[in-house]
Amino acid sequence: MGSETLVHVFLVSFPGQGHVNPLLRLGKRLASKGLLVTFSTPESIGKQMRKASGCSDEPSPVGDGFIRFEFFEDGWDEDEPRRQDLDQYLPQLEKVGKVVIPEMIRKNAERGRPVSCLINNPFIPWVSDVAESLGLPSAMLWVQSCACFAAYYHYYHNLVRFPSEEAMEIDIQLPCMPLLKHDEVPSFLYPTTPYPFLRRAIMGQYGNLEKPFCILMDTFHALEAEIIEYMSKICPILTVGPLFKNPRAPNAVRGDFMKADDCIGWLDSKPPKSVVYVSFGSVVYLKQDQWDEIAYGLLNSGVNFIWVMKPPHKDSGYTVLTLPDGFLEKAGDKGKVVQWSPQEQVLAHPSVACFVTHCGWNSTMEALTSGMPVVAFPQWGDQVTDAKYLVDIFKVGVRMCRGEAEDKLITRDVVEKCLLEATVGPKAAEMQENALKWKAEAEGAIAEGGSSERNLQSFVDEVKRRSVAGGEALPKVAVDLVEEVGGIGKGVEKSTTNWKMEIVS
Ligand SMILES: O=c1ccn([C@@H]2O[C@H](COP(=O)(O)OP(=O)(O)O)[C@@H](O)[C@H]2O)c(=O)[nH]1
Ligand SMILES: O=C(O)c1ccc(O[C@@H]2O[C@H](CO)[C@@H](O)[C@H](O)[C@H]2O)cc1
Repeated sequence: MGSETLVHVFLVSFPGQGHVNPLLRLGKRLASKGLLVTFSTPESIGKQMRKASGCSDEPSPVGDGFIRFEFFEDGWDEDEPRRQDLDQYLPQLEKVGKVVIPEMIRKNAERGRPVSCLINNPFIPWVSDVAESLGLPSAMLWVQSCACFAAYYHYYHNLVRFPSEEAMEIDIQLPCMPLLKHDEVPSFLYPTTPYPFLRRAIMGQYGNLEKPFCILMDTFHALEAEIIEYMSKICPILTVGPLFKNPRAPNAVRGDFMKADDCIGWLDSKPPKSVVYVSFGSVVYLKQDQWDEIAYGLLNSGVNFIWVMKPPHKDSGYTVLTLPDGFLEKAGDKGKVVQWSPQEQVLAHPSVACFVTHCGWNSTMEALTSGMPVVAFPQWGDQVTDAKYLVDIFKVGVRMCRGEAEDKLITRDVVEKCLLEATVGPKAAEMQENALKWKAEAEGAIAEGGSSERNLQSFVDEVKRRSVAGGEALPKVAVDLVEEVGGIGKGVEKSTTNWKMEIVS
């Protein structure tokens, strides 16, 4: 079957690795179910994705469908340094995106690929406006935990007291969630956050939450059951995670911005569960003194390690980190330092014992789904909340720090102690057992008949239904949610995540 005849879904991503990955994974899952998927993000990132991952505008087959890439110019010169300043870049993306995305959608229709649904991730909430202005159905992929979604929701609607300048160190009790200490709330909500533009972007999405007919989430029911059920009574949520596993089509389409260094051969040479994997994701940069302490902690613990040391963007303002003198010689064959790793493969490798992570949600989901214990080293945003859950709720981790706001140097002794706690001894064995339990739950969620798989299928069915009903020319319709069993119920009163969506006139 040619890709022209398939229902076409258009994905628009914020240009960050932690946002591209889950949206692209969703795209592959949708394609594998027989849709044509176009993935779009600014050309500045598209250029890197083409080079590192071979992304192309030609449709690649994925399962029963296809995926293709179409990047857009953001209106700035190739070398514009202001792209590294989101305070300036987010408004620019919105200004340009609101013009170029409709144009791309029009051209696709002219070429026989009319778009039936737009999907975006947070930080670019204006995509919901674009969809509305075109009369197109849209969905939003929330790329963090449901717990963080709930925290932002309660903040936006002023339903609970959050830390403020007057009372910074208060505990926060959200419904169906554990008590959060002030520094376990997503840190963009602190009055003192150095990233107020990211709080604004996320709040923009909450201001637009009525527009998408569905909020897809990269989490799974068993992982966050209570809060998912609670928030599903308020918002049309469908949990579809873990997205990074695609049992139907484990295809090679990837969206890395940098080519991964090969470290699998090196891992193959190491004994089972003997290597610590250290990575702080794509945007967190630690200070040089902290880097040095981690370096000595790794050496002193005597563990084998792979350490990701990604180079900062030249306009980011971060200085290039260095390793202590003689570090690589002292580590010898016990250590490997890379610029970018094939993280999914590393986490699945039998030689890896634990993951020292900044607790970004993608890394969190990848660790849990791989049955990998963690050492939590969160810095900001959702990371501090994810760390709380990894350590105290999911019980797969030890905590090495509480976040950037604490401004505390974690010394080499603490690093060494945490590494040993997570790799040898009774605590390590217990965390490993718990991690394997989450791995099994995650696999169950995406297996045939699992909660995430059923939710994804009902989303695909709904997109197809809407496409038959008129696709891009669809008139404004009222949307209701109907529980799969039990007849029609108005509103979102049901506490199940197993929704079937239906258009009501
Ligand atoms: O060396 C690396 C470091 C990270 N990642 C991937 O980059 C993403 C990072 O997302 P996350 O939410 O963990 O953190 P962010 O980079 O957004 O802070 C994850 O999918 C990782 O698998 C990778 O492939 N190789
Ligand atoms: O490129 C940036 O400036 C950028 C990229 C990613 C950012 O947030 C990360 O997003 C993940 C998904 O929401 C999240 O889990 C992770 O903790 C964040 O680092 C922010 C800025």
